[in-house]
Amino acid sequence: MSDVILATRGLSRSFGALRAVDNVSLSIADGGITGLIGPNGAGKSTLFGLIAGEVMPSAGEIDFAGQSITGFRPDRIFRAGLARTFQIPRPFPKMTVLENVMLAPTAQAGEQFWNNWFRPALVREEEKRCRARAMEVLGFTGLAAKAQDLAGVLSGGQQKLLELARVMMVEPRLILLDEPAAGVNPALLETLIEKIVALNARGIGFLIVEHNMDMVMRICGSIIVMAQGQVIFTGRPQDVVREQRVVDAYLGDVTELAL
Ligand SMILES: Nc1ncnc2c1ncn2[C@@H]1O[C@H](COP(=O)(O)OP(=O)(O)OP(=O)(O)O)[C@@H](O)[C@H]1O
Repeated sequence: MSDVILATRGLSRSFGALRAVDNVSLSIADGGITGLIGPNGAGKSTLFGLIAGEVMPSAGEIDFAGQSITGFRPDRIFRAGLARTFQIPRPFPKMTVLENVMLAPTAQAGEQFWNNWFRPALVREEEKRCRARAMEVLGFTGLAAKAQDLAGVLSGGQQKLLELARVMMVEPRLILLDEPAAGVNPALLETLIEKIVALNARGIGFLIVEHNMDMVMRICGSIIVMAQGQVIFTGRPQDVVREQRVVDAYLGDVTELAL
């Protein structure tokens, strides 16, 4: 099973009596673009939170790149190459775009208190490397000209690109994108799709929660459908839109449009 990058087994999370994620077992192919769709409240964001280590599971296990990451802290999971973006981007608005990207938790010597005192040259060297990498990823996302602007003045779409730049700091193997198209104007959405496809061509995998079915149908090689905390169907885009359970639970009239 070397071609599976992420797997969950019996993953569950309850909030009181509500089973937000209910016994989810899934496998994500290495290097693919997988869509995760379903109605509001289906448990998609909670599943992302569980995988990224922000939400603790009530039960179940998560493997990433062949190792268990169950119970790992978010920064450790991020450093391992599994990064997520948020439905509503959360940049530090009073910091510059460049500073926001440099804050991504890469393995920096400067984070270790004693190094600041005893190995300042090493810390300076690491900061220089971090800055160079940040400028590189800002260049890739088309935000280099905005590096010194405050993150708070970016448009919704630019903030999504900033999120993408931030997660690229760790050279991720899998990126979880939470509603990348939401609040993004059509022109910038094309740029975002272009960047996702380009990163995927370099071997980076994506798991994407998205309500924009045009985008899902265009770029996803396979789709997982959730409803009421459970996975109700997994398949190729053309099979998913024809599946009656999926149409009933989510797609409704959208099916004909998507085809
Ligand atoms: N921290 C929490 N405390 C209590 N209930 C929660 C919490 N987080 C999520 N829920 C509930 O869990 C269920 C699943 O929510 P979740 O946000 O994961 O769904 P979703 O599929 O991402 O929905 P959307 O498409 O609207 O973003 C919802 O009923 C939600 O109200």
